This record gives sequence, structure tokens and C-alpha cells, in this order.
Amino acid sequence: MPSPVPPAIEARGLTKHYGRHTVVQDVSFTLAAGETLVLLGPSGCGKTTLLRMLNRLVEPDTGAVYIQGQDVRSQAAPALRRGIGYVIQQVGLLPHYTVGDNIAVVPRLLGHPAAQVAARTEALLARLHLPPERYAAQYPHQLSGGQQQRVGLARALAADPPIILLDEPFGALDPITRASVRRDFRELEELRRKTVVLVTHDVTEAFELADRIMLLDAGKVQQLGTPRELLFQPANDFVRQFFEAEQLALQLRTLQVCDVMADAVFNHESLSIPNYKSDSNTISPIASIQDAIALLSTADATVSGSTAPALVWVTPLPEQPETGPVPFSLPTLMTAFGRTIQRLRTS
Ligand SMILES: Nc1ncnc2c1ncn2[C@@H]1O[C@H](COP(=O)(O)OP(=O)(O)OP(=O)(O)O)[C@@H](O)[C@H]1O
Repeated sequence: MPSPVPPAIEARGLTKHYGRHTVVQDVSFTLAAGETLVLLGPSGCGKTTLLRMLNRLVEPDTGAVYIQGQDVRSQAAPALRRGIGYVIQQVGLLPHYTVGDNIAVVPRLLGHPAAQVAARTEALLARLHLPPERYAAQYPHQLSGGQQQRVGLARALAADPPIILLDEPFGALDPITRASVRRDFRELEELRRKTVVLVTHDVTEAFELADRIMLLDAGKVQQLGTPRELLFQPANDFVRQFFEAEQLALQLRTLQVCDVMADAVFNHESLSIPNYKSDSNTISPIASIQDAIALLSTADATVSGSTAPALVWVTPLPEQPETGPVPFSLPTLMTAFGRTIQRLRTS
């Protein structure tokens, strides 16, 4: 029998004290290859300390970390770190190196061929919207904060490590730049294949990027689960209260149209439903409720002379092609959403 694939990262009983303070307390988790885990929690709860234990920038007092099944203490810390991408809020680019040289540092240390390093550097800059012919020869101080953060990301990806650790990578940016760097980050195809651990205290960011979220308070795990589990099955009052202020926005972003279909009552549309046409507004069943509302708010009631409300047509799930597109108006969608929330809260 083939031996089972070890997890990309496994933390067992990690504990760290500073003086009399226990800043990380008995934290364990297992991450499969390709998963994104977000460490979330209030300032000082131990997120950065926990992240830095994964690449041995901090040594735990007790507990152990295994990367691809291997105890991290069995490798020299510098060699371990060269194999794990690391991005921090302060970026930490080398000021006297050009952008291109900053990105090439780790692959050169690892002895990658020069031509390969140059091609990789150019490709990463282009993918992160920094045309290499303009930016590769510039120095970090000539770039904006958002551009520097993109270079930091390119540097972490340069040697194509299977694991990337990110500590508040968008934290120093203004809200607009932050949203745009985050979008580039989300759309980077190669990140989807990587195992990512990301620290943030921004709830929206956590929900946007995480496969699973670990919510910490005072060094202890309050809940580890999918965004949906934390939102609809909070483990305790801390978890419930942590998301309370942004609850509606998170629900609109987390629930998909297919989640509310079963709770829909179609009497609003029954007044007069036009036939589905190829140029009708359509939306995927896995789109978020937020995206469906955005589309409905711009959709016209195009049926002249009728009392029909504006509609979007939800395309069928691949496993149910026979159902055909289903029309949704805003009132129907919102009523279904409300019912679904009630159902999930009581289930
Ligand atoms: N080297 C250190 N020496 C002493 N105390 C430390 C050290 N590093 C961190 N701490 C303390 O450990 C606690 C956790 O710090 P940590 O930076 O891990 O929290 P965090 O959740 O990342 O916070 P933030 O979101 O504000 O960055 C804090 O109380 C901090 O003061």
C-alpha cells in the first residue's frame, strides 16, 4: 500500500511564553496541500508568534511543527526558511538592490540557473501588474507602498516554494490600494496550488481569502473551521461577538445563490414572467448573494408594458442541467435569504 501523503503543515501543541505571559497556548492544526488558513483575532492574541513558529523565527517552548511530515527542527533554520515564502507588512525589501535583484535573491541563493531566474522575475512582475521593462531596474524607494507590497509578494513566490506565510501583507496600505493588491493576490493562479497561512485582524479579508479560519483570543484557539462554520455555528460567545458587527455583510458574501434556492417562494415573479432569452441577465448558482443583489440592482425590467420586476436568471448547477434557468427578483431573493438564515441559525 502507498504510504499516506503527510499534511503540508502540522502543528502539535504549540505553546509559547514570554515572561509570565502565555502568548500561544496549546495550538494544534493540520493543513492539507493547497489550503489557505487565516489566523484571525484581536491585536496581541498571538497570531504573529504562531505564524513565526512555523518557519522557526520563533521557537516554541513546547510542541512541534512538521512540514511535509518532517520536524522543522531537523533542518537548519536558514535552509528551512529558503523553502518557505514569507511576506510581512513592512515588506523588508533590500534598499540598495533593484526590484529585479530583490525578487531574485532566494532563487540565486538556491543556485537556480541565471536565465531561469531572470525569466521567473519578469513573469512575476508582469503578473503583478508591474511591467518589468519599467520596474525591474528601479529601487524600492521609487515605488509606492502598494507596488512595494507586490514586489514583496513576487519575492516570496520567486523560488516557487510550496508554502507561503503572510503576516498582515496588506496591513500598511490605504483601503483602495489594499483592495486592489488583495484582488491581484486572489487572482494569482499559482497561489491556488500553494499552502498559505495568512495573519490578519481584518474580518472581511479573512472571509475573502480563507478556506479555513483559526480565530484566536489570548493565545487560545476559539474556533477552527470554514468561514461558514464560524458564521453559522459559532463555538462560543467570543466567536459570535467577534463577527456580530459585520454579520449581515459576511452572510451576504458567504451564502451562495444555490444555498437559498430551496427557501425561495416564487409568487413575486408569477405576475408575468417573460420567457428566458439568450440575452437575459444570468448568474451562476455559486455566485454570492451579494453579487446577485448587485446584478439585480442594475438589471432593468425590460418587459415593456408589464408589471414584471427586474429579474436575473440563475443558471442550473452542472449536476441538475434539466432544471433550466430559474428567474429571481430582488424581493424573492431577499425573502429566500432571510429564510435560509433562520434555518441555518436553528439547525
Ligand atoms: N519577543 C517578544 N518578547 C516579549 N513579548 C512578546 C514578544 N513577541 C510578542 N510578544 C507579546 O506576545 C503577545 C502576542 O504578540 P503577537 O505579535 O503574536 O500578537 P498578534 O496577534 O500578532 O498582534 P497584532 O495583531 O497586534 O500584530 C503580545 O502581548 C506581545 O506583546
